Amino acid sequence: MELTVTDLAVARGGVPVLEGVSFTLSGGEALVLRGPNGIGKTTLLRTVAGLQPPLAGHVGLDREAMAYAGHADGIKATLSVRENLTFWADVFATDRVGEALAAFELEPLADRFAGNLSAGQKRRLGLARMVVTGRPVWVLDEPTVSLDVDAVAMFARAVRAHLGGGGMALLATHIDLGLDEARVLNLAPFRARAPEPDDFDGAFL
Ligand SMILES: Nc1ncnc2c1ncn2[C@@H]1O[C@H](COP(=O)(O)OP(=O)(O)OP(=O)(O)O)[C@@H](O)[C@H]1O
Repeated sequence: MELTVTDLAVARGGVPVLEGVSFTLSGGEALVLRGPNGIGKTTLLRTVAGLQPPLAGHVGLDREAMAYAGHADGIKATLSVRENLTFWADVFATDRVGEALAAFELEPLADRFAGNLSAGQKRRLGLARMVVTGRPVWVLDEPTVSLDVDAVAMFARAVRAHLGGGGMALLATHIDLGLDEARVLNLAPFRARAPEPDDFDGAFL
């Protein structure tokens, strides 16, 4: 399996932010998107994950192959940690709850209400959902926010295990994850140019 992104242009709030983005990701590979705040990393990830349409270009893999984790953890506060993961296992028809609990060291917290977890623990639960989905492409937006050093290492191990099983990971992060094998794509050259006004003089009248 391969994720091929071709000449993608993406917009936020109707405004083009990136254009001409192309890359290929094969099984076992990770790609880290880099660029300053506001360049369009989130917009690009959402488009690749199929959550919004591209302005132009093509994402050559069905959205059913993608598991997306954005800024919100997507956690149900009144369910326990285990119940949250079981809910997602039912949605994705997998049996990976035990594996997900282990990967993010959530067993001691399994019976706690998710709403009572700390911010970093909630983030671990949100990321554990990726394991539960069983989907090959993990699309991760700033996955390490709120994580301490040990949890960042835990996350890197989970990504590596996913890659080891033939999965792929596309992530935006400002920190060094210690994933030395990951390729890096700097988005600065793909910043969308402001459109030329049709009537330059008229714009000042
Ligand atoms: N609802 C909106 N309407 C118009 N513009 C928006 C909207 N939401 C975001 N933007 C703008 O779109 C651009 C791209 O935002 P995006 O969140 O994709 O950037 P980012 O690279 O992920 O940023 P960060 O590193 O801060 O998370 C930014 O300039 C942002 O201000």
